Amino acid sequence: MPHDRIRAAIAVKHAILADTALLSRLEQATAACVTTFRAGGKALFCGNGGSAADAQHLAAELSGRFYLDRPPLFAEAMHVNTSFLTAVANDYGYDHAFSRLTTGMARPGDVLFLLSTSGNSRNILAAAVAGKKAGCTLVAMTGASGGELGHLVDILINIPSSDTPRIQEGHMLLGHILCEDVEQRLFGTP
Ligand SMILES: O=C(CO)[C@@H](O)[C@H](O)[C@H](O)[C@H](O)COP(=O)(O)O
Ligand SMILES: [Zn+2]
Repeated sequence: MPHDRIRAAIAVKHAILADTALLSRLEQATAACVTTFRAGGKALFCGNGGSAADAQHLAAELSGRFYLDRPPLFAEAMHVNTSFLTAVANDYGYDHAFSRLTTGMARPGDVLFLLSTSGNSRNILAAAVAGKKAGCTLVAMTGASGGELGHLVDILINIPSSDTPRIQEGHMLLGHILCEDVEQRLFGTP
């Protein structure tokens, strides 16, 4: 029966709601995106597996639309070019897949979102290092511990759980809130 998983998911959402420090860091990430887009910058997203899907989903909320009929924003998920991904993984190793594209694409002031439930995936850690070198604001979306990634980033959105699917669900909840708030601040009626 699914009840235990549903109760666990609800418990994580309650813990997020009670975590005012976490919600204030989410607010900081939203503000960073608004500043970046106003300055003509972009938001880049990377993650592996389910987090790649989440990265792509959130980038599309910004580049396409969320609620409002408004101009597009420059946002992209970094795994979507499979020719790039397979060539770099084959020639240099998968650990380099996101860092190489970060070095190629990221400019000072861009926001780099790093999605990793463990916070320890090596290609995500390498992307963080490359993003810092490029002058990006680094936002990590992780599980409770933050992993190694938690020590490398400017803003840590760590979902209060150690269970991968529940963490990913938390990332999508807070990611959707961020996209809605960014859109409202940039294009909503004052
Ligand atoms: O979606 C899931 C599990 O819910 C998996 O595809 C999961 O994302 C993959 O195992 C990832 O490789 C895990 O990496 P990370 O979240 O620890 O960085
Ligand atoms: Zn998943």
